[in-house]
Amino acid sequence: MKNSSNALYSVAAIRRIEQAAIASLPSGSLMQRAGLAAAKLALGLIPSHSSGAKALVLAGPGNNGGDAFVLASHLFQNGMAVTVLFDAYPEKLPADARGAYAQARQHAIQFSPFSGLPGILEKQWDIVIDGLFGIGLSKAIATPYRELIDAVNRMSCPVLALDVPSGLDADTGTIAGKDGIAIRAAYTITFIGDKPGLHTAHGRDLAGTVHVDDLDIDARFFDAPEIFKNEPKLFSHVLRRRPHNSHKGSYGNVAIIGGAQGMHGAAILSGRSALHLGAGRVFVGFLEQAPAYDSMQPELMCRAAASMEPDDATIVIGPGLGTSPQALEQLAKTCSSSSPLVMDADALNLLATRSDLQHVLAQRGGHTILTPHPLEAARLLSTTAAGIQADRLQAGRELARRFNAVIVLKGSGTVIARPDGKTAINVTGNPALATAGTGDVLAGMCGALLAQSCPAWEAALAAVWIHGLAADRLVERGCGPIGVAAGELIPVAREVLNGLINGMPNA
Ligand SMILES: NC(=O)C1=CN([C@@H]2O[C@H](COP(=O)(O)OP(=O)(O)OC[C@H]3O[C@@H](n4cnc5c(N)ncnc54)[C@H](OP(=O)(O)O)[C@@H]3O)[C@@H](O)[C@H]2O)[C@@H](O)CC1
Ligand SMILES: [K+]
Repeated sequence: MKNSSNALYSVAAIRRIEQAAIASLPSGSLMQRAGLAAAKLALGLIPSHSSGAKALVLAGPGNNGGDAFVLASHLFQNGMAVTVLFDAYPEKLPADARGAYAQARQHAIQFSPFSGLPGILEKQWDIVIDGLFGIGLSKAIATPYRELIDAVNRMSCPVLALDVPSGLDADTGTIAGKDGIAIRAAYTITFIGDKPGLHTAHGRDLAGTVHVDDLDIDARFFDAPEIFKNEPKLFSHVLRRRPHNSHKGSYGNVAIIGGAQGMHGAAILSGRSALHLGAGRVFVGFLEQAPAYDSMQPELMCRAAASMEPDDATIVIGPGLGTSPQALEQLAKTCSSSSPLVMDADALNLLATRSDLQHVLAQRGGHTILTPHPLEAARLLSTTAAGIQADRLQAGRELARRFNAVIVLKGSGTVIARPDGKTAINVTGNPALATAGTGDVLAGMCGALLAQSCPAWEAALAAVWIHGLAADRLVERGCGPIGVAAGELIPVAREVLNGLINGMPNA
């Protein structure tokens, strides 16, 4: 299973693989491999290493510290001046780490307790290696590690984290414990398999660029993964080149339902997004005072929501919907339709208040995608946004199971979950998306792909990935992350989708 390069493993799964592999290998082998792989990466990050570059290595009291000792020996043997900050009892180290410590002690590596930190901070370092805590982190980081991490996070040189940035929960991407702290790394080399917490919640900000080294563990020890990084290989099989002999009816109808007074823009954005992601026809249903047409996008057919027939189209309900009695009426009609459905924004807020509609939704046969942000998810699960963020994967899975739908839990490292527990974390996108309207654009994209016959899981994966990559392209072009308007994503998303399809081999 390790060939699934986009697989992500929970800490429990990594422990199972580690234990099985350790039993089949001479003692200390995995730690030696981890330390060597990390040293190679570190040496590559410092072009000047041959001329006496300086490395500061932080070593903790467990096997993460063991990796750090092995790495320290290799960096020293490659001509670097190495200082190890270590403030635990060597005799209390686990066996492999104790062996690695003894090995490092045989070299002219300087060892310092944490009391030496003030002098250390005065020096210039080419790289800092974080080997304090890995997947054995069990509580919030406190004194004296807290002060050390705080000081390291203020340093300007790059930090390479071993396995996980210390303080980060590898399963959830949260900072462990109340008032905890974590290393902010520029790079992380993670061992055995990639981990979800490096890619969601605080993970993307704290882990930096993630390198995965499987430590050459035999594939038979790897479980079948249930969590994946979202990549085109998860969804590209449902994207199709368009045959010449096709027409607008071949690509489906999308009906956006929203646009209460003062919020017409949200529905328009969703409609434009659905149009440019390839829906054959797009209707925009307004709760109040439907405009005659969208002068900037006259291809959209603007209607009164009450006059629309939900069974003729893929429905996107929620953008600018509000929570009025008319909005609720539309939601009820939609839940009992059999159309493919995307539910966003106020549709989710209303749904949270109506257990009868929740039941209907869970029973419906059509493809359903719900796209909550953390607060909407919290309302649906009767908790708080902080409660959702504490374990985004778990929250996504719980929603998927409860509503029998594909869930897109938005935020840094958007989680896409389906009722059988299969989960993906999106790795495209950036803070340019933290602006009003980007959710409306995403909902429209999901609708367009559903209308073009993509199943809900693949439609959600593709929409989220394309949406994020459009934001990344805007940043590459110098148009963001500050000040990107949601509507700017739409033409770039169209470019990304066409690029994906044009790049596919001919069938
Ligand atoms: N086994 C192997 O062969 C391989 C292991 N590998 C490496 O080992 C890492 C896992 O090692 P690990 O299990 O020893 O856990 P690790 O992350 O070092 O921390 C445990 C120590 O920290 C302590 N501690 C925890 N939290 C704390 C806190 N907040 N504040 C203070 N102390 C805290 C904890 O104390 P305790 O909770 O027991 O009281 C214990 O002493 C893994 O991430 C990878 O890098 C790779 O080399 C592959 C081969
Ligand atoms: K670490």
